[in-house]
Order: sequence, then structure tokens, then C-alpha cells
Amino acid sequence: MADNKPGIRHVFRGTFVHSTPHCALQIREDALLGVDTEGKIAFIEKGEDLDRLATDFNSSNIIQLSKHEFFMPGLVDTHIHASQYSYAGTALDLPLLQWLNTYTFPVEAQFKDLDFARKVYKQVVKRTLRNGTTTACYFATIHTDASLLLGDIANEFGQRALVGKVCMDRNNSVKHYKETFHESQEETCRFIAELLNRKYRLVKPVVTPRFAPSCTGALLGQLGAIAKNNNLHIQSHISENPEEVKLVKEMFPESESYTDIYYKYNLLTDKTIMAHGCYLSDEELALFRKTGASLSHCPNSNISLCSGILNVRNVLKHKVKLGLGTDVAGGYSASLLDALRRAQDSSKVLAMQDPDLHPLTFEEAFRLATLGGSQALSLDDQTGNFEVGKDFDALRVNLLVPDGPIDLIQSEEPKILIEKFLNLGDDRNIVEVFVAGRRVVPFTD
Ligand SMILES: O=c1[nH]c(=O)c2nc[nH]c2[nH]1
Ligand SMILES: [Zn+2]
Repeated sequence: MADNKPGIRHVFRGTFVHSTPHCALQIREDALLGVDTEGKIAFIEKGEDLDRLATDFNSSNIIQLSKHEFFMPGLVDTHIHASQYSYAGTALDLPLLQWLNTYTFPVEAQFKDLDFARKVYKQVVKRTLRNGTTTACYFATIHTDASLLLGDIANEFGQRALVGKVCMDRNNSVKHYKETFHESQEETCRFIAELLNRKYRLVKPVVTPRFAPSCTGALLGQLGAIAKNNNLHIQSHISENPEEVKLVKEMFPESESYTDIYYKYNLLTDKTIMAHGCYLSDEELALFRKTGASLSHCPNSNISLCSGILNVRNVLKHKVKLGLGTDVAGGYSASLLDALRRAQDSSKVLAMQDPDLHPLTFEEAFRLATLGGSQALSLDDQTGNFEVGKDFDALRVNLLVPDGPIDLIQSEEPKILIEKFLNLGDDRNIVEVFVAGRRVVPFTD
């Protein structure tokens, strides 16, 4: 078989579904999508235009999808604790602050051990990739070398990732899981310098104050300055649970609100993503909108830790950028399909209590899981949908895999196939995963 002409690496033909800012679910049947040698989408056109396009590639190299298959953009997990994957699926019987002290901090302390860190981080990167997470925004732990290792592993397996060394210089009763203000500041600078030095195309550092109760004002201020000086992403938690909100008010009496604390320390920018936000006021949402900061909605965690339910409609009404997060291990599932389902369930629960609230549609949930996540991470110039010029981050989905989770009773139209996959599918249906044009699932090892 002759090669494609220089410049085009793959050409796929079949059904492509994605979101745009104006259309939550756009379906293109019999489309042709070309990926260039840098992993970017070179064109997306109608299949019938093949003859016109085939001057750029050899048409015998086209990869044809079956009628039970489609391509969708890769899933974006805007908030996941890689270090907590070791106990995912357990320890869900306490509210946030008690949960942190009892389960989370003692486990995170173990990441001083690089062999343990390597084992867990390899597993979480593989598990999330297999479940279609092409982009992940990770919390690691306070340990710089283990956090760098997470970046190395994401790079090795080809996942797009933001990786955060966690910062926390107060309020921790666990003996071997502490850092001082100076350690936190110096190690954050070392982490950023060493990760940037590796020049990974898809893996970048993110400045990560754990949340306001774990940090002194001095540390928050330093981290705001470090992010600004290096033009970096920022991630943290906000307004997750009522006891936490009360504690923050007591700890920062001079601040007008929880959001105001981060704002004053220059931690709310258009590259900031804050997890949860269940109890934010309209004024706080307006501050998010003004600064361009975004929210990560983590419904599994919110339910599992009995934290609260985010009013997604109100967030969208305020035009705050919003993505979905698994929040492993407060959320017990590492699959963003689970987050997408629970986002719909949570919004239905709120709609039952308030008939004026319209529940999220599956199309809207699909957009939050893909384009919404990329916007929330300010990575939508690179990923999130199948726009020409973006990286080809994609899932090849097959509804009819042997021993798969979905029965197709009759021939179904593409919209039904997509809805069934989103509600009933799992990693068995995700037959291939591409990140920046590279096939990363199935694994090659
Ligand atoms: O869901 C959460 N997981 C955490 O690890 C955490 N730390 C602070 N706040 C948090 N919330
Ligand atoms: Zn979290």
C-alpha cells in the first residue's frame, strides 16, 4: 500500500460527534477526518468529497468505521487526585474534613516512597486512559519527586496532563505529612522548573494550594505570585461542604467570602480551576465570571462525601466556565462517564425540588465532559472538539463489542448510539484512544 502524501498521518471515515459553543451535540455522518504528522486535525469534510481531497492522501489508506462505531472527542477530567487512586472505592463514610484527616492525609504521606508512587501513578494513568480520559488535571501530593514522576508517567503513556505538587503549610494533624511555608514555596519552584525543563509537549505543571484551610495567607500569596510570574495554571478546592465554609470564615475573618480569599491572593485567573463550588453565592459566581476562573463539577464526590449538590444551571447562567471531575477518591470512580451520568442525576434531583430548574440534557452533559472541560482548563485552543487545527484527541467507540455492556435490539440512528454509550457504555466500548494523533490505547506493552 502506498503511503499518504507528506503531511497527513491518518484519515478516518465514518460518524464523528462533538460539541461546539453553539451546539451541544453535532453529529457528522460519513465524514472524513485527516490528522497531520504533528497530530493535529488537518481537515474534516464530507465523505462524498473524497475525490477532491484524495490529492493529499492515498485513499486506500482510509480507516473506515463500521456502522456501530463513531469517534468522539477525548474526555477531560478537570479534577482528580492521582495519589488517592490507591484507596478509590473505599473510605466513603465520613464528611470532608474528617475524611481528609482519617483517610486521605495518611495515604498521601506514603508517596514519599517513590516505588509506591510509581506503582499507583502508573495504574491511575492507565486506568483513566483506558476509560477515555485524554486530558487529566491531577493533584499529586506534597512530595516533589513523586509529583515529577507522575508527570513522567503521563508523558510516557501519552496522556495530556496538568500535574500539581500539593501545597499545605497548616492545619494538618498527620505527623509525617507536613511542610513549612519555606519548604512549600521552594519545592513548588523546584517542581515547576524541573517539569518545565523536561519540555513535555502534553504535560505541564499547575500551581496547587490544597484549599484555603490548609494554607497560610502568606503561602497563598506566594503561590499567586509564582503562578503569575510563570503564567501557570492554578487549581484548588472551594466551597465544598458547609463545615468547611464555616471554618474558612473563621480562619479568614477579613475576607468577604471564600472566593474573595483566592481573589485577594491573585489565585483567581483565567487559568484557574476550582473544584466543587456547591455553596458559592451569586456574587462569588460573578467574581469567577469576571476573572475567567472556572469550576470543576465533581458529582460523585459531592454525593459520596455527602457534601452538597452543585446547581449547574445557576453556574451556566452566570457564564462561568464549567467542566466535570471524578475527584478520585472522594469520588469512587475514575471514569468520566460516571461523572457525566452523576452530573445528570444530580441535576434531576435538584429539578425535582424546584420545578423551574431544567435538568441537564445528555447532550449538555456530553459537552461538559469534552469541550466544557477543555474550556475550564483553558486548553480549548488545543483540544475539546474536532475543529481543524486542534490536536486529534479522540475516542473510537464501538457499541457492539463481544461481551460488551450494550445490546442493540434493532438498527439504531447515531444519536441513539451516542446516548446509549454515554449512559450504558464502559471501557470495553472504547476500542481506541488517541491523544495528539498518537494511538495510546490499546497499550503497546
Ligand atoms: O474532595 C476533596 N478532596 C481532597 O483531597 C481535598 N482537599 C481539600 N479539599 C478536598 N476535597
Ligand atoms: Zn479534590
